[in-house]
Amino acid sequence: MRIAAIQGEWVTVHDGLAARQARALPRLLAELAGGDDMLAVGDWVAVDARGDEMWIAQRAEPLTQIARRANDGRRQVLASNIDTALLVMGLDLDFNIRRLERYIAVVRSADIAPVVVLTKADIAADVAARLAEVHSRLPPGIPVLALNALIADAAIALAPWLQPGQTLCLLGASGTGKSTLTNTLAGAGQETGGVRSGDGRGKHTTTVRSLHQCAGGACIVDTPGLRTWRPDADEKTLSATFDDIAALAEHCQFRNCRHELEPGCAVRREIDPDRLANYHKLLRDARRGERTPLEKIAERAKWKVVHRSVQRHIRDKRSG
Ligand SMILES: Nc1nc2c(ncn2[C@@H]2O[C@H](COP(=O)(O)OP(=O)(O)OP(=O)(O)O)[C@@H](O)[C@H]2O)c(=O)[nH]1
Ligand SMILES: [Zn+2]
Repeated sequence: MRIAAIQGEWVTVHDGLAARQARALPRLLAELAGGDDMLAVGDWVAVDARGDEMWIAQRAEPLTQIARRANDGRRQVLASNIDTALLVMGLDLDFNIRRLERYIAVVRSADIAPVVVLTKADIAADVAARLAEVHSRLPPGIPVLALNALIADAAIALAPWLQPGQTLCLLGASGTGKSTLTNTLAGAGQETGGVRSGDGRGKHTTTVRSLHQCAGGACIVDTPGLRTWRPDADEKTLSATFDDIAALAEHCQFRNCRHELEPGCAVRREIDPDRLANYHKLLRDARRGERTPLEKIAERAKWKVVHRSVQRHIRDKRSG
């Protein structure tokens, strides 16, 4: 079954025909937590029926995961098994190309294909100019579409990414049109009233669903609005997603050029300064997040030992 929603300990699992409420076996949860991992919407799981209770016993290793580092350093998985991320940005006040670049880097470092979707094309005055701006700033090869999320034509424009078996997620700031687009793509009728399902105690409950099925066989995952998003990727992976910068770096005078103040820097000469500043900011964020909770615990333990040995040393000195 596939995980369609998670609310506290209750997991909505779907077998393609119907949704059921299940819980995960504590053993599985502990095993995942031990690997800094967790269940997420989009995961494929094996579910055991025990009487009228459903228990998630196993999870198939996800092909991709969208994850972030929470402020306490914990890794938080937002969605699993995503093929394409639609990066949704409104052609109105929300238009922010730096945010778009950061989303692209994060998505690509998770091996997910980004597609830029500029909504509100019907009410924006300067669509062609905005498209040109995005194209000139981003490396070639990333699809960029401008559309009206309210009408069915949006599904036609996005058809190449909506093939059967494909899973998409929508990322973007609040108010950009993610829900509108989800409704247009997944069909409004389907979502009314939510999912009725047994919750294992004989009652019927209505649950919120995060995984939506499109008529053509694709699935769309709602991801919560992400304002601040510390990427869960190391510096090397992230910097590789700026492939235009990586290619130019070959021509820098110094092999280990950081493209900051070095003379003979090919990157500073060619790349939009704002794009370069954004690149540096992303790498700084990644560096900050690189220590895992286990490393932090190990570090604390190390300092405890150091502290004790210093105290012992002081004591020995005094008594000696
Ligand atoms: N004219 C026009 N309006 C749009 C378009 N896309 C979204 N809207 C409107 O913009 C508003 C915000 O859209 P939502 O779909 O709720 O935005 P969201 O990204 O889901 O926002 P959150 O749920 O807060 O994350 C709604 O009033 C939509 O009707 C579009 O392409 N054209
Ligand atoms: Zn350089």
